Amino acid sequence: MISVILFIFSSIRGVTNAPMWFFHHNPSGRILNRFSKDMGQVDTLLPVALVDCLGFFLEVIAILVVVCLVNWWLVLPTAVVALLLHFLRILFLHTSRELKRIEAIARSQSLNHAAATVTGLTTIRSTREQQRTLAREFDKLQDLHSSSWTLVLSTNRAFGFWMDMVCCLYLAIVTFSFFLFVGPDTLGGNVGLAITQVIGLVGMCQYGMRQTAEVENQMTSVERILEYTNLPPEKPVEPDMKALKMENPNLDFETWPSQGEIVFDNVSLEYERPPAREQPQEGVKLDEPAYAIRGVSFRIRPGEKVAVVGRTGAGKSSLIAALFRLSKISGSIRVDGVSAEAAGLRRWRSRLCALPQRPALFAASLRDNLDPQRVYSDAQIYAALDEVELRAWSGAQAGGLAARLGDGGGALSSGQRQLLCLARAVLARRAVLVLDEATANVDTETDKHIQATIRTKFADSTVLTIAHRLNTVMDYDRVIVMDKGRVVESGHPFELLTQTSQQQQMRADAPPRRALLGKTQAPLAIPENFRQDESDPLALGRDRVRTYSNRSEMTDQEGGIFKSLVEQTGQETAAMLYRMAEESYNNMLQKKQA
Ligand SMILES: Nc1ncnc2c1ncn2[C@@H]1O[C@H](COP(=O)(O)OP(=O)(O)OP(=O)(O)O)[C@@H](O)[C@H]1O
Repeated sequence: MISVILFIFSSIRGVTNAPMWFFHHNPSGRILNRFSKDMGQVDTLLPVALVDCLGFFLEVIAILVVVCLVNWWLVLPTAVVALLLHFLRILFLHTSRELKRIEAIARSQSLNHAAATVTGLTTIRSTREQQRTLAREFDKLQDLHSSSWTLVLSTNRAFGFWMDMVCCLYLAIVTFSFFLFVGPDTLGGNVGLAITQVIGLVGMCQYGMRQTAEVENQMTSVERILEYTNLPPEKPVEPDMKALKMENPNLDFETWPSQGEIVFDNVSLEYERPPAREQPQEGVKLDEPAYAIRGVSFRIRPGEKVAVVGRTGAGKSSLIAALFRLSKISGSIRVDGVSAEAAGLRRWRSRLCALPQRPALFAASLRDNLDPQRVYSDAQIYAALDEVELRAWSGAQAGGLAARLGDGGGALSSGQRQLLCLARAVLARRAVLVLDEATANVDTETDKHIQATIRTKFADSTVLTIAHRLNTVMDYDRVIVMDKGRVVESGHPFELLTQTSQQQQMRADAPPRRALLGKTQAPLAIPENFRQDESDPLALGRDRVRTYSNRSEMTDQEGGIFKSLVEQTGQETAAMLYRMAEESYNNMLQKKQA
């Protein structure tokens, strides 16, 4: 019992410490299957089958000894029958294993179909496809599963039938042997005993042999769980005090990171794949590692608000994955002078705060969702809810902080879920906040509210935002533009807005050290003949927007961000945002001069 508990415990630890590639390549259903079905079999069925097998073998040995004591000649047919049974068992095992595999595949296909149908029920009903395709498809999959299950049952029956036949043959041999080989001193009682024992053998042989096959089948469950206990863990989980002292001798690790300076130095990230089961043959060329980001270097100053923008697949999320060390990286990433290797992954990740695109909420109380480690008082939690304007909503919940949320947030709207996660971040108040398109699924009003909360509540924190709506980051301190895994532009939004794509390209080609050292950026390309009209603060923005809209041949020349801004927000808003970026830029220059 203790060894089973240890076995389960070590496989759970193996999964919780597994690197991210394991979760990318193993759907949750597969992992759950091992922890439910396989564990259940090892826990309940395997011990019973093992005890049955042991009992069966002991009884068979006892019966054979009795039979052979009565008539030694029976040793020969006994050996032949044992061999026959052994071959029958091997044949059955091969067939039943394959059939069970087919049955499991057919079962998961019909389960997947049912789950997908429930998920897309609204669309299915709206297109009236219930009967025509879905029901028919389900029937087909169900038929497939029923036929494979019937084959499993039939194979069991066939195995039982042939076992019985072989045992009956043995019974006949034993019975008739006494006509031929019985001496004058053989007792009738002994003959009767031998025959009744063999009759008993016929009854239990079928069950016993099936149990031995069952033990072998269930050993595959043991093997599957063992695989999880041997998963390579992420390293290093715990801090390395010696390395910490060397990296930053004056560091107070308890309050780290207090400033929030982030430095990427020549960082490349490769999404790992599961290790190949077989060694590659000699001469076979392995696939080149696919880098999602390559050679990225920049420095984010303490308290700086930085947005990362770029096309789909440009590597924005991978930048965050590199920061949180979710996959293998080369180069170095330091936060306040400390690397993840020295800080240990557990501490590293828990000290950086992230707000992902899909809010992570659990089927637990509101309090446990906001403060899973139970370190904050009710007053602090209410204050955080107040800051994200959810105080009134939480007050209306039955039970207040003890109110239970459904799985993934239950009946909450996307905006409310995101605000709850923001409240969690406000409570933790870390020096580094990372937002991975956190407001992608919320309406513009909630987006504005979240952005405003971030600006006020995280005014002193370093904020790294992956942005898809350019209007939300126009007053950020810096925008990093990514393309094909590289940083192609970096600068204040206003600088990027006022440059042509050629100028941006020139800057992108400049050595990355410039961005790393935070040196002054390239000069602005504000039209020379332009004179600011005091009565119309949006004039400069309007002028540029109008120029862009009237000249179709400009599309290749205009800066990427400027173009996207006009396309995303329309002329009037683009002009306003242009002006906002300009103001923020001037403020920044004034601050620098001061
Ligand atoms: N788990 C993964 N395994 C392997 N490759 C991945 C994985 N996640 C992303 N990639 C690849 O890395 C590259 C960059 O993806 P990434 O998600 O960082 O882009 P992105 O800029 O965030 O895109 P989006 O705006 O669509 O979210 C893509 O080519 C993608 O196919």
